[in-house]
Amino acid sequence: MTTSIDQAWNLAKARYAEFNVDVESALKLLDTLPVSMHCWQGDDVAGFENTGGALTGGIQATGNYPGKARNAAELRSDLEQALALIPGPKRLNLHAIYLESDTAVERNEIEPKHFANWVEWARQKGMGLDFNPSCFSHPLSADGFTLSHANPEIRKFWIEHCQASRRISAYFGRELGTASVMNIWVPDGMKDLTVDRFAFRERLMTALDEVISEKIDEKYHLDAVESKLFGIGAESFTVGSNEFYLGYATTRKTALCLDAGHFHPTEVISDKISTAMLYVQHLLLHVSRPVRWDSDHVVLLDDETQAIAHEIIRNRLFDRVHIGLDFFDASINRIAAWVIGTRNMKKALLRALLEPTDMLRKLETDGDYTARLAMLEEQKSLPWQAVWETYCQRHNVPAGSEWLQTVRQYEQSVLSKR
Ligand SMILES: C[C@H](O)[C@H](O)[C@@H](O)C(=O)CO
Ligand SMILES: [Mn+2]
Repeated sequence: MTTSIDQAWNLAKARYAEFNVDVESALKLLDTLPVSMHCWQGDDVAGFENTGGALTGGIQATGNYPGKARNAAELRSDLEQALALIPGPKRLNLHAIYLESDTAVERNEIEPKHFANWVEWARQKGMGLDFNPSCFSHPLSADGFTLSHANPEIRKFWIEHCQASRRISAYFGRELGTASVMNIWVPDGMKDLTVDRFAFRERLMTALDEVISEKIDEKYHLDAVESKLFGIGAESFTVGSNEFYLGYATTRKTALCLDAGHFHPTEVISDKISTAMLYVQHLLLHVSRPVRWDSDHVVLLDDETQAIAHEIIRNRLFDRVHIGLDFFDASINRIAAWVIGTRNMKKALLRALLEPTDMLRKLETDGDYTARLAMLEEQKSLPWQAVWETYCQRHNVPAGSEWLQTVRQYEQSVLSKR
């Protein structure tokens, strides 16, 4: 029986063919582009160290929607709900504070065994894992500094934490057969005027050099470094600024992480991709949505998400750009937040894959900027949604907003009882 989705698909296929766009090839490519979902949306970046400490480091999850995951088993169960509602390949991005252990483990003593359950779970799901040292929400980061701390003992603690994290990341890569991207973000910064900025940056550079001194095969592990403009309580000075890390990633040949919320309000990371790719081999994206500040709102299918996707697809950066998400909204159902944000990222990638880029590029080369603008706008209303629905159907996930029913049922039967 031909369904309305099939009918729409056939019409869409023909419509896109008029622009020389092959929808089957687009879907095939989409199936090679994983989006790394961040575990920390599931519990407001609390983690499972059970110290009862607050979230620090200048980041904040606002809201108190009921039902957040309280342990790894609950988080995995919630993730399974979300994963089942998102089509195509996914990865999971873990922070070090999501370890599992019966006894307290200091951050500089974390080991692969503390993440063995995550690895087994990911293996069953056929997913890769990514990783992050957690340099926040800890007594030794309470004064706002970690790898750039003036106290050598505290600096050493965080260096050891990052070194231990790299070994865990490499373990993920070896066990799961796909390199884990390990992102280093430190909150280090000052609330007010800072006199000796050079000293902090020099210490951060030297500490990072120590962190990455052990050679690890890129088959298993990639280092990434993430810059930031400011955080709460670190408004005036951030040690790891954009320039700091662009220089670091370029000279040390690490990946560079660009977070959509880490720049001035009118600055966009989509425009930074083509620059960064000239100087670094790998880029990690933290796709996010800043509302007035680095607020980490759920990703929308908005102009910037679309522009990010266009940059990846137009420039064929498939193996060099690693797409991660970074938002944490505690004011709505957390599983729905994952589903909305991740589906939007994938919709943006699909729309970019359906773009008649060759034709647009030719118009630009010919200097016909009128036609370029006209076509860019017209193609926005081509029937991409019909292609998306078929993609969802092929992956056995809900094509449209029906997914919300599944989330609601789970909320009623599981989340509301927590
Ligand atoms: C929890 C994340 O690692 C964190 O959000 C970091 O990536 C960041 O963006 C800090 O603002
Ligand atoms: Mn980030």
